[in-house]
Amino acid sequence: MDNNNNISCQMKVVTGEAGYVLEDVPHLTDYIPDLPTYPNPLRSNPAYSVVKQYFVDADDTVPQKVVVHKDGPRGIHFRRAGPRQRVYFAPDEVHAAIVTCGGLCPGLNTVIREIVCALYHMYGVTRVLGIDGGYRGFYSKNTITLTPKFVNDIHKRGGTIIGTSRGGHDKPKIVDSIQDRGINQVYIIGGDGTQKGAAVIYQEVRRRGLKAVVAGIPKTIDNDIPVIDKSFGFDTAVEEAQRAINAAHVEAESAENGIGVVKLMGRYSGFIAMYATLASRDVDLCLIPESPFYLDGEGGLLEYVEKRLKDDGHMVIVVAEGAGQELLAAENLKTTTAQDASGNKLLQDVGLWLSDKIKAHFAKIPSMPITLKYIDPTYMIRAVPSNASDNVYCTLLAQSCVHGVMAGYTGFTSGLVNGRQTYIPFNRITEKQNNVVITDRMWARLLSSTNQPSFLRPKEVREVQKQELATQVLDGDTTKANDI
Ligand SMILES: Nc1ncnc2c1ncn2[C@@H]1O[C@H](COP(=O)(O)OP(=O)(O)OP(=O)(O)O)[C@@H](O)[C@H]1O
Ligand SMILES: O=P(O)(O)OC[C@H]1O[C@](O)(CO)[C@@H](O)[C@@H]1O
Ligand SMILES: [Mg+2]
Repeated sequence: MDNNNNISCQMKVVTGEAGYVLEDVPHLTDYIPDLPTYPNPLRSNPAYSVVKQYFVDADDTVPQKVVVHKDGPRGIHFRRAGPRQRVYFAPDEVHAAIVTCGGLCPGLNTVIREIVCALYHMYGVTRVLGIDGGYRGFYSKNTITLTPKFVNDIHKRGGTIIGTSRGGHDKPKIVDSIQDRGINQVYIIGGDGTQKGAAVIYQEVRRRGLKAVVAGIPKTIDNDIPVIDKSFGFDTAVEEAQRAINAAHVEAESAENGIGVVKLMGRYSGFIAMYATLASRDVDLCLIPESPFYLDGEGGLLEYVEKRLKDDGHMVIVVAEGAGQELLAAENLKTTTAQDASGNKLLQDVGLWLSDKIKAHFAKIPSMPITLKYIDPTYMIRAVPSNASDNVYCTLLAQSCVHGVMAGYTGFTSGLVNGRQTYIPFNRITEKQNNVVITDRMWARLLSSTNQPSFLRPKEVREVQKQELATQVLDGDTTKANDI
């Protein structure tokens, strides 16, 4: 047994010919040798036994980048998810626990449902606990018994039936609880913060030498988790945002110089605002945290609004909640240091601020009276149940995660990479945040769809490109994830 935390933090990297790199995930046998294995019960499951090649080949891996150059290296790969021929848990030995942490996201209940059902119906497991109310629930609350009957209808509801919270990540207390209750499979559903917490739990479980697997499922409507194609619930949130944008458009179109302002979630990443704008086609201006803007003077936001009203008589603005925070801070002559229980910065209301600025500007132009409606649907886009495609996505994520756990893999997040389910080491998921890259084609598509200015001066463009290049060199990455 290795009780050395340093060893457990190291990445398992396998290299091959032509620059092939596998960033592998840990396995229980890395620190507990000679564990017994069992034939996968799916072999005799009538639904799966007829499927040819149902079991994943041990050597199957998925490339992180599918766009490659003729002479370029093969690059980074992740282990392909799916059921293995042999498993490391007998069904009656398993005591599983599921926890949801961080903000709500459409699809949480579907993931919970599908983990429970996969454990019961595919692997014959009958002991599954829900941890009540996020990480702190491990040590401060009662658990909830989860059975297929109990979770049968939950995918039709928004939220999470086992509750969630921010803060409360107390490593020793959480791992004591896992150990004392005899939990040997921990399924942790949450965003970037949650996955960092999961990595810490995995390291401690390993340090104590426990036969307990720790696996993550990435969740966040912000889509700010790196490596994966997108996070579940994101599509549903974008779809729900359309309702607010439509309302803003109707209001704006029906008034003289009507302006509809919609604020959408996205603390550090503007993906929801960007995709909601691209989907709608009614939006004339989209503001995101990654793209700085300014209000006054030539080429500024107010000049653009004036032009749009003169040309079209109305306009719709979508603003991500994290956009322009530096402008608000400069104006209030203070940077707010307020944080939520998890340490995330609390933001000032950019939607209200922007609306006030626009109103104040046009108050000085009597020939252009405006009607501005500010719509703030914040929690509405994440409190809804997941749509059909997110439901399928959640099912695949949950089942893939269960297969990996039963096969003895640990310290991993289950995620979709280039359309394939994979197991990604925690380090990869937690090392950075996924942001909209404003020098990529997706942002260019948005600019050409809204016809808005980029608000970047040539010097700033060069600066952004330089930063982007530095990140790519660090990543060893020559093609970019969101440059579709
Ligand atoms: N660096 C960290 N180490 C250990 N635990 C952490 C860390 N960061 C966050 N956590 C814990 O993870 C949980 C969720 O974190 P957070 O509130 O940041 O949400 P999240 O998982 O990022 O999801 P989202 O941002 O989508 O709401 C909290 O209980 C928090 O205490
Ligand atoms: O008010 P809460 O629940 O802390 O969450 C707000 C935040 O959670 C998210 O929905 C997900 O991180 C963000 O978009 C938003 O800033
Ligand atoms: Mg987060």
